[in-house]
Amino acid sequence: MNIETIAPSKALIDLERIKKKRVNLAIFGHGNVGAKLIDQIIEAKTGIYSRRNLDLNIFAIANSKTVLLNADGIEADWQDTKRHKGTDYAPEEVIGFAKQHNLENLVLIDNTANSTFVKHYTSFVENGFSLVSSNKIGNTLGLNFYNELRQILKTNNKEYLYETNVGAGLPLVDTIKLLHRSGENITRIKGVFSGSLSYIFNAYSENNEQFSTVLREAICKGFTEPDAREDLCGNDVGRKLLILARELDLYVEFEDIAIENLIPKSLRKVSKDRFLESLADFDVPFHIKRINQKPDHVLRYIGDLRGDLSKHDGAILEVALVSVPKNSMLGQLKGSDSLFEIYTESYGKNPIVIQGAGAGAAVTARGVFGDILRLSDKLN
Ligand SMILES: NC(=O)C1=CN([C@@H]2O[C@H](COP(=O)(O)OP(=O)(O)OC[C@H]3O[C@@H](n4cnc5c(N)ncnc54)[C@H](OP(=O)(O)O)[C@@H]3O)[C@@H](O)[C@H]2O)C=CC1
Ligand SMILES: N[C@@H](CC=O)C(=O)O
Repeated sequence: MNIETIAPSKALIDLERIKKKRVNLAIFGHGNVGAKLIDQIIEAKTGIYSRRNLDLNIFAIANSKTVLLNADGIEADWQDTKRHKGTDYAPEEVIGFAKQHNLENLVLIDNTANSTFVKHYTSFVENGFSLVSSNKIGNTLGLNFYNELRQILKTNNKEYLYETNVGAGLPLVDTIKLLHRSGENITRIKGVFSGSLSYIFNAYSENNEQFSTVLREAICKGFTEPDAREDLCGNDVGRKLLILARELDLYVEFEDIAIENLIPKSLRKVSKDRFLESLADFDVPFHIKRINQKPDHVLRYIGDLRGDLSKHDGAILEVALVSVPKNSMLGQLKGSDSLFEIYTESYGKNPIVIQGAGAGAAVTARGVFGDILRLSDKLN
């Protein structure tokens, strides 16, 4: 474009735009976290545009059924527009659309909990996308997939950020990465890794309610996984432990984790609907666990990564329900707070402690937003 040949005011506007960096975002999943993220980005967009010279352009929003595409940017009325103008969805179409419109600085944001979708990561990366995900599955499949994805990212000079995979909006992954990369010897990571199970056991210990009542509350508040059985069977905490272990270059697979499953045996193989209708089946077994504790003790569901963490195959990963004194650090947790104790050689017996909301759509979306901004800083 020859700026001298167009009217001065238009030239000024175009020069303004040229100075900005446009980052094109494709958001997959608009449930609790995804919808909140889209709204947060749209709300903050104008401020970020003027303060940071950054133009965050959402060009695709998809759920499992339809996708809304607009190269010039999707706006605040996205829910209605998608309902009316959304088209049938397949991940390849988003890649094709980005190519057709010559979109650069592409970022895929995965706010699904889907295991099939993560298999598309590699083709997105090969087609110019960097990755941000709240979905943990991409980091917890087999080590082959984990290593292959990292190799493809490296070859294509792309990044993958996933701070919200552990501790939602809390700065866990980054802290562990930095400590490890700087040569600090991490010797143990222990704590309450699950925001939903923290909420459940905090409420269950404080109030004289049925287990099924607090479980239902945790589901309604959006603290659990889309399928709450993933939290209750321990898989979600297991995944978080695995993600941190792999950050420490430990060669561990999901099957290496010893997990205490909290779901009564009779409900482990039933359908999701049947499960949700039968939450009262948790009440008696958990009542027995609650009354069988020592005085002034409370239940907590913890993750523990320990062993000889200096050896690639030296780690022990464990997820278990424990009873702890009410006045201990774990015993004093409130709400949906997670708590992570990071033991290292330099910090000795006094661990680094990171504590705060470990689940919830707003804090998680804010964490994903942080990853998008961090990634945007690295793009041209
Ligand atoms: N809730 C929390 O506190 C935290 C959540 N996370 C992670 O965030 C992710 C999202 O959680 P949440 O928002 O609660 O889940 P929801 O169930 O509310 O939303 C999931 C979204 O993903 C969509 N989806 C499913 N499969 C696909 C697919 N193949 N392609 C595109 N979209 C798809 C769903 O669409 P449809 O409706 O059509 O099925 C839905 O829009 C999870 O991976 C979770 O582990 C991480 C940290 C904290
Ligand atoms: N279901 C998870 C949500 C965050 O990862 C939890 O309860 O912690």
